[in-house]
Amino acid sequence: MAKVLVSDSIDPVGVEILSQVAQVDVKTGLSAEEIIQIIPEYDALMLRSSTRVTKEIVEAGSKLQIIGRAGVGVDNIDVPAATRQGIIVVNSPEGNTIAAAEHALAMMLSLSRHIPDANQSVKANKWERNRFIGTEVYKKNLGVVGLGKIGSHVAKVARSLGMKILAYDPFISKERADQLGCTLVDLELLFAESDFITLHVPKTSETQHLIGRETLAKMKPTVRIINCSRGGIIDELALIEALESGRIAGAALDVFEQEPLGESRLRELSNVILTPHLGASTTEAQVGVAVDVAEQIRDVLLGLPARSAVNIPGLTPDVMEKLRPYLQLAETMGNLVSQLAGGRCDSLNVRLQGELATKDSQPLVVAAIKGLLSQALRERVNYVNAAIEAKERGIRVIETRDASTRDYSGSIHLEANGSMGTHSVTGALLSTGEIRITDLDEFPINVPPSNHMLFTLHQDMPGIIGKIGALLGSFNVNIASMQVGRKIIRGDAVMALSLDDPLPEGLLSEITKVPGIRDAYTVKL
Ligand SMILES: NC(=O)C1=CN([C@@H]2O[C@H](COP(=O)(O)OP(=O)(O)OC[C@H]3O[C@@H](n4cnc5c(N)ncnc54)[C@H](O)[C@@H]3O)[C@@H](O)[C@H]2O)C=CC1
Ligand SMILES: O=C(O)C(=O)COP(=O)(O)O
Repeated sequence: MAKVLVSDSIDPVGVEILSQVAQVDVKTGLSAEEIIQIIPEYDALMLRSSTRVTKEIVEAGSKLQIIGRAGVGVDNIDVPAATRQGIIVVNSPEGNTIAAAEHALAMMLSLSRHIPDANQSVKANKWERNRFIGTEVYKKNLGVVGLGKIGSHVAKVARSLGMKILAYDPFISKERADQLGCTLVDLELLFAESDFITLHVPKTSETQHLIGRETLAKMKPTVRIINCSRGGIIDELALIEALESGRIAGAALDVFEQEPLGESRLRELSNVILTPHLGASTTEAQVGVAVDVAEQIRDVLLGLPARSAVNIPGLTPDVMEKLRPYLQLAETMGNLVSQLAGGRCDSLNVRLQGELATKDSQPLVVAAIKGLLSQALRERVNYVNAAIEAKERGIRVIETRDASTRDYSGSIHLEANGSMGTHSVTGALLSTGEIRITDLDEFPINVPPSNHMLFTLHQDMPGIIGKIGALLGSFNVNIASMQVGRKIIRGDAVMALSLDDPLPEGLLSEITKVPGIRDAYTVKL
């Protein structure tokens, strides 16, 4: 019989479901070393946010087929390590949406009316009516950072409280924001105009310390910040300084850079409310996430696909085998075109060409969407949810098939319209299976994708390539390969460079100042 380790406390209904197919051991509070010791016995691991699934744990889990996160954020799991080892990672994308949103709203109202302190005061036999004068949220600006599932619900409810919602989410279309009654703004404006700011973004390298010394300095002195997303999105030290100096008015925190919260000056501040990561802790949400994830673990142990796998495509093994190299091609092209189009895409045209112009190649469209959304959703987007996520974000996906294109055995052409305009790419596979970008904005090129790339649209004229090379050199950026594509001599042209190093901040704007350069884009693949 299969064995499942449940390493954080979950609702008993989850254990019941797992027990249908496996021996279930609930062992909470284990150290990493203790988990490493016992994990080789287990076929599945189910957890919440307290267990940190490190690379070492994943690698020790030689029998593990699936890791189930009874919640949303998988930032406590080394997902790349699990993927490399072929372990499916699943979560419950919607099970605790309402709970987390309601907690953020409760935190906002508690903060504005001093409820925790007033409660303590009455319980200490005091009656301090003048000490606890609050602020209304009615007609105030609420800045919502991250307009996904939780952020959207917060926005909806806050609107009914009479608040005006300013939202920042580079991956949400204006139409979707309009539907929710939110004004999409850039972060600068959100920070400058908000009376309350609530964070609902995943923890990624982009969101790490999104709120820090510099950003806090741009906010109103009366602003109150609520964080029910992840610790580390706020630089805690900078926040403490801003609260101590009165630079901002207050904060309500459910999540911390280190959990459980250790020694911290946060505990001493009167303008702060703290809860111990309770966003998902409602009876309803805990039943929801436990059922959602336990069912998926049960299914995978029975050899069935998982519905919310964050890392493994939910394709049948034979389709997967046939399309595997092209899935990677479509995903890479989707990722590339989303970065050229600048996020917030409202349309994606997918043209499957040559041999790929068949019905069976439908998963390639999904793979292209997955690539397109990967900047926004990281490992949360998968083959199962990519199309739904695109629809919810107001992205129109148009598929065409053109069997007559015969330049490679099969190629994929993508065109996306986003905040930086309309851009297109074509990609194909060489007979060796290597990926080639064969066309950029209708200019023919032939370059392999690489980690750091620079593309320019420029006028074909003598000296321009040298100038770009010299400029990159002066910033110590090494060029691995370079290619120019043009249609006519001295007309418009594109340049595609693979770089060994990321482009330093500020260099892109220097490149666009070079005479003859019309536009320049950096891409990370
Ligand atoms: N305190 C708690 O107990 C809970 C915390 N959470 C946290 O809340 C987060 C959000 O959850 P959901 O709304 O369900 O996820 P979601 O994926 O539906 O929404 C996240 C949104 O953030 C946006 N986003 C990504 N990068 C961004 C960036 N750099 N700037 C602005 N927006 C960006 C995405 O486009 C997306 O719309 C989770 O990742 C998790 O970490 C979730 C549940 C409970
Ligand atoms: O679902 C999430 O992302 C959460 O943060 C909830 O965490 P928890 O399962 O309550 O430890």
